[in-house]
Amino acid sequence: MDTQRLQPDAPAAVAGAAEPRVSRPGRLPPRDGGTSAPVPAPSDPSPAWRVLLRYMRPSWRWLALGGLLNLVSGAIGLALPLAAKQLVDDLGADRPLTDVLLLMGVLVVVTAGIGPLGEYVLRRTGESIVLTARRRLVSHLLRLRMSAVDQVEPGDLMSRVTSDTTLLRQVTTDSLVGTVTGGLTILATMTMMGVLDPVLLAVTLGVLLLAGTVVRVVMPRVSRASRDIQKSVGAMGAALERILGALRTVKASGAEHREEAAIHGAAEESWQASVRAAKWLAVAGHTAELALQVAFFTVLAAGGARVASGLIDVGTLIAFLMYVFTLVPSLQGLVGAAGQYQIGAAAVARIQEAERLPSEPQRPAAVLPAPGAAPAELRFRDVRFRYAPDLPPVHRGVTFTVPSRGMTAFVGPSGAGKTTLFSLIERFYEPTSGSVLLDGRDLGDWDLPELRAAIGYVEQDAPVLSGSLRDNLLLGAPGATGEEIRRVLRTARLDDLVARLPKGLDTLVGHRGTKLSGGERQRVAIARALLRRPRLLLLDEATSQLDAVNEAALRDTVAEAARTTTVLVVAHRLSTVTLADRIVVIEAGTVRAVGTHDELVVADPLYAELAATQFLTATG
Ligand SMILES: Nc1ncnc2c1ncn2[C@@H]1O[C@H](COP(=O)(O)OP(=O)(O)OP(=O)(O)O)[C@@H](O)[C@H]1O
Repeated sequence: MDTQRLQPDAPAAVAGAAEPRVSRPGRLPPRDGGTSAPVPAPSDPSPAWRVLLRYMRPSWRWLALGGLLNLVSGAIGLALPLAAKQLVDDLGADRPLTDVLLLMGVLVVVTAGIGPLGEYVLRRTGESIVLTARRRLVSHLLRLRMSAVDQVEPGDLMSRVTSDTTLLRQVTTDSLVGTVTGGLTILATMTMMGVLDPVLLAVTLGVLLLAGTVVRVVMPRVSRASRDIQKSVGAMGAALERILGALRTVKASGAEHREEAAIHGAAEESWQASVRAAKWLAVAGHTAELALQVAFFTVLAAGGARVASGLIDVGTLIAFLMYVFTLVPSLQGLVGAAGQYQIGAAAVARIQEAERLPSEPQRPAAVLPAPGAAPAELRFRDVRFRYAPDLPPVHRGVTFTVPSRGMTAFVGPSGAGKTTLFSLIERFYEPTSGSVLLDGRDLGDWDLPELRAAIGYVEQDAPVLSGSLRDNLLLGAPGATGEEIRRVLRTARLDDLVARLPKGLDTLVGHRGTKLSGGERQRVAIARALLRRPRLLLLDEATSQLDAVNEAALRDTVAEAARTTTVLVVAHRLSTVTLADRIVVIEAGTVRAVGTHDELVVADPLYAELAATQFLTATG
């Protein structure tokens, strides 16, 4: 599966440094492997350096300090050859050496102190930049609109938060700072070399230009290989996430071998690309080394000739050779920095892409309704909705009213749009037209946290998060008291389970609650929703996995809750809805009929048929 389709205008990434990991802009892959609409490419992405500067802003003092220390260390590096020249000159002239030796000693000691300090400061700053980027991205991802979540692979988003942000460290510290300080060092070194002997400078530059040509040919190949690595690593991550998320099904389907082959394939692609990158990186690294040696010997030969003919003295030649050893690594560093910048720019583009996914506004959390808050009243007015412009409509003009208090059940064939009604009430999606009103106020006019604080929602598959039972219960009501927790545990028939467990509420439930039974998961989800004291309680197939005893008990609980709050239930098992105050029959995105069970059994053939297949008859 190609999880990383490149945009046509994606910048070519150049990997120049030791770590050939290239991340690049690509459309966030659709979840279903290709049929969903791709996330629109950013129309006006900021240049990477501008985004990087934004990330750097909070740490600019540290960055400046690190850069300064680097510069000082570079300047000392430049002074050393001059001191060496002085030493040679003094030796020749039979002058005392104490001063120059002392100066050299001080310079060496200061460099030894400043070098590591500068590096530490820059690395620390780099880590702070990664932290800033991660915090921003995580805050954004947690608030993504569900329509955006539908379009992306969670594995891909995870790699943007973890691996792409990591690349920012190198790009800011090594690349941007390295370019500035390295550029200045090179300029100063060349100036000193030019001052010492312009002819030898010309010889050195001639050799380096030749080496530069080789590097220019090699770099794009490294870049291509690095892109392939990132792509295959991405594919591997997506495949792994797919399998680990449904390992029981994979095992039960006997699909381990097939799935294993897919991941092995991606791993092998990554290996092949890494080997290619290693080959070209080796060539590039050795070209630089060769350039240094050739430059050294050429300068030595040409310089020796110039010394012999009396054009320069030996001290100048030694100083010049020392500058050659400073210049070549600085140039190498600059090439590496350019490569790093390309890698980082691609990572920034991927991060920006994720940051541009539509999100809900960041608002402060709302307080939960006070005990005894009035139950909500709900109205759907000619609501039409489709998940995406290219998908068929789910709702084709849904109108109904739910008075405050009491239980309303939604029934209808699978796929009729019942769950989607709840998604609209939670404002996970916005209606395409028409309006949903809570307490007479359009949902769009509600403050989103306030709206959600008023609602308790038990999803269809009753998700339980890893962590403890207590974590799960307090997810929606962090301030709940011990007494409140005990009460909902009793109500949701969980008190026996908690009493049986050695660690009680602190028992860990495993990834997605796999250590609980399906029915227990549902009861945890119900308890969690009840703990919020909702003014509107949405239960989507919330009792489908319960045994008859627990179901009957929870039916009583729901009926009890309906006396003080507005309860909406979706259920296939009609036994859970026969007691509803009203039943809304949904078919193909429209309301077909509304009434009590007894009324509908007589008046609505579809309901009568549903009831008949569940062996239900009129209760009256
Ligand atoms: N996130 C989504 N993106 C695109 N289409 C979706 C999405 N969720 C649901 N659908 C489609 O919308 C339609 C209504 O789905 P919905 O889950 O609301 O039906 P339902 O009546 O609750 O069904 P069931 O009783 O089987 O749970 C279905 O055709 C479904 O395939």
